[in-house]
Amino acid sequence: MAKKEEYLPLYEKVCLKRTYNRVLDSFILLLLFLLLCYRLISIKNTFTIPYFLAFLSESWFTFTWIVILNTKWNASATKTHLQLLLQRVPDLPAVDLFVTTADPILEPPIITVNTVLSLLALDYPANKLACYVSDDGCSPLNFYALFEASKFAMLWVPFCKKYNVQLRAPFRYFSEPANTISEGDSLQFKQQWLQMKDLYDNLSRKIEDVTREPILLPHDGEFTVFSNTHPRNHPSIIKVILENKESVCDEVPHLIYISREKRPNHPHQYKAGAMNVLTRVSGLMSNAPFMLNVDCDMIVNNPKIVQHAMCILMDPKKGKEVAFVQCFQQFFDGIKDDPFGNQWVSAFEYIIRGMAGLQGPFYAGTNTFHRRNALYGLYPDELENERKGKISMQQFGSSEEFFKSASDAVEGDAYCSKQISPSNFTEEAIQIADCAYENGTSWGKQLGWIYGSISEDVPSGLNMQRKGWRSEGCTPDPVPFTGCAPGGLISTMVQQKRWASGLTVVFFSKHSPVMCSLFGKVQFRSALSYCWLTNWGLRSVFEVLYAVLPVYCIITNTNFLPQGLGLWIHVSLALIYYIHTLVEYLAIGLSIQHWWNNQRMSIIRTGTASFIGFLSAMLKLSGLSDTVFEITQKEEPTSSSNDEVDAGRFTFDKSPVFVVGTTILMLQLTALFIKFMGLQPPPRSSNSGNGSGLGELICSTYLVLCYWPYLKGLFARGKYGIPLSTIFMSAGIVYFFLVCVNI
Ligand SMILES: O=c1ccn([C@@H]2O[C@H](COP(=O)(O)OP(=O)(O)O[C@H]3O[C@H](CO)[C@@H](O)[C@H](O)[C@H]3O)[C@@H](O)[C@H]2O)c(=O)[nH]1
Ligand SMILES: [Mn+2]
Repeated sequence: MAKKEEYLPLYEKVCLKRTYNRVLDSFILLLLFLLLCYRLISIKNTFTIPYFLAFLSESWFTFTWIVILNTKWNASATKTHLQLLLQRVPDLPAVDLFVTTADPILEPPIITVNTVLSLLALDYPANKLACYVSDDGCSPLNFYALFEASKFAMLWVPFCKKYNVQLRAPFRYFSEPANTISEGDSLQFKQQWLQMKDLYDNLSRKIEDVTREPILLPHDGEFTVFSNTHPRNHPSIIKVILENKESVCDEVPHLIYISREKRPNHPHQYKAGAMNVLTRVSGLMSNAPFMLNVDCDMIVNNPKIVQHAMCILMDPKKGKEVAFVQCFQQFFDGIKDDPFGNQWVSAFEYIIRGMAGLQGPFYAGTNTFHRRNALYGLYPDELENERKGKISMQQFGSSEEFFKSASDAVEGDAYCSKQISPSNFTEEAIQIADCAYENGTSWGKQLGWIYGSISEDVPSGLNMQRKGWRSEGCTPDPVPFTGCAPGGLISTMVQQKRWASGLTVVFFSKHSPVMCSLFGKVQFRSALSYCWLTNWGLRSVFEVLYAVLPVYCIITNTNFLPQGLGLWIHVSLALIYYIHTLVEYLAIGLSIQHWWNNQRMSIIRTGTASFIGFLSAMLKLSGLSDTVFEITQKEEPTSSSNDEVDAGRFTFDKSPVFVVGTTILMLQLTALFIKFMGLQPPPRSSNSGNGSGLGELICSTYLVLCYWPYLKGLFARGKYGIPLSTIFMSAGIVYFFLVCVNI
């Protein structure tokens, strides 16, 4: 009996069976094949360039559909057994917590502070946690905010634990009506609640004051190091703000502020660079075998999340193959019905859950628990044996102290919770946070976070899976983390452009899923599922092509869609696809409006942000220019953008992404105008049939429908209007197109 109990798993994976969807999925695939066959058969009689380009795009769409089916059909969920963890692992392992922030304007310090407070208050022994905040902005504002927050934490953490508070980020806790005091509460609770509220208001007021008037910041004591610093030119600054000296489990964890050295001529590798510094400094100071990494706006929503993740990572059997545990990105401030398509609810439900059923979800950059040894380049089978002598100083850099900690970690010694004092290592930590430290080492190449793409997360995850590691999704209830979704269209486009550009670079790099599958241990189906992600930019080329084809055909009175009976394949394909996706949305509780918004945004996003991202990736790959990590703006928690009537309305600026969208719209309008005014030339008496037909007309009209918010933007003024310069530029491109077509 006792023996049997030994093998009780700490977590299970449940397959989600969705038979109904599979039938429609396959039917769509069948129609796509039918379409391609039809094209192949009829291409002899009707070969034209548009026909061929359409065939090319449709082949791509078919491939994408195969990628999606391959992924979706393996949807799974993980179920963790918390009670078993506590029975089985009495001495829970230590976990280092990483937070990254980079710009105190785009990422208001009060948000970072709330994220940090929610981490410090995690339901986990405090002496096993150490929280490291990386500030790439080198901002005394952030340091001040954290310094003040640490005082508040001394009372907030015990309060949360005593009353078992679920939302441990104070701004979320105090803004929920359910968390106000009521008649039935004990006197003591009421008093403490009021005290906490008062202290938090005080804290946020202080932070607000210095944000408004930085001159109010102290300049002496701990703050002197910030004098004469520039965000892009300063030495390393490392400050231990809180230290749990006695290593008491109900106290508050260590809190350490890090701003790595930056020099103008030294590439700092954006977030990937920051993560590698965090890995080294934490290795030196606390050397936990696992680390949790969150963006500055991803607050903890489920205080037991570390325990849930440990169920997976500490599982005696399957856990040993898991390099990282990924929690989905969900948002606390999402606008109703997702007007900008940046909440990804359906993608998580179908695609990422599907990846979880294969070799595991991709590393999404935030809400992830990592195994330190996997980041240090170990293979899963080296975890148990043969790990001595696996690492060399040449790879890890010249710090002996750090190398010793890495050797300890690799040999599994980091597991014992030794009494640690981070402040003993500050001097050494400053050295290993210098920008020259990585010269000649393997950091960013084989070790840690991988450099070279502004979507550093995907190649870093693939670099581990390439060695045979798995990853797991973790989906407990309540949701583990919630963050800020980009507030409007402009920040969504910035984010999307970055992803498309970064992912395209990954696709063509040696960390592409194809390479990792051919030369590594990424399983074939898993590599195929990664294509959904890494082809994000490439996909836009075919979609833009498909958006321009109807215009070209209407203007020249030719066609790229079959006429007569052949068109029915396209029509039924479109109809069934839309009904099918609608049913999928309804099945997970989303509204029709949400579905339409996402369909529309997927057309707009791919045709604009992804396309520009793809172009910038091409420039980078050809060595003509480099790509820059543009940070997504995070809204202040106090601004209730969600309640605004116009929260979902499209706003525009002079960015090139809006030129592409406006051009696509104006092209459709021109085509429709030519069609309805009867300005088309007579159909050429070649083999291209009878000129443009119903198919082209439907396509153009549908695109105008998708770009409707842009159409409104053409006539609006201010932030809701498309800038005149953008309109002129688009008009110029349209004119150029017309001239070219008519030659
Ligand atoms: O030079 C930099 C640039 C960014 N960051 C941090 O990186 C995080 C992500 O930046 P954000 O602008 O919020 O990007 P998002 O598009 O919202 O983030 C997603 O996409 C990124 C990759 O493109 C991933 O790194 C993120 O984890 C993932 O949440 C933030 O905490 C930033 O502070 C740095 O630390 N240093
Ligand atoms: Mn973000």
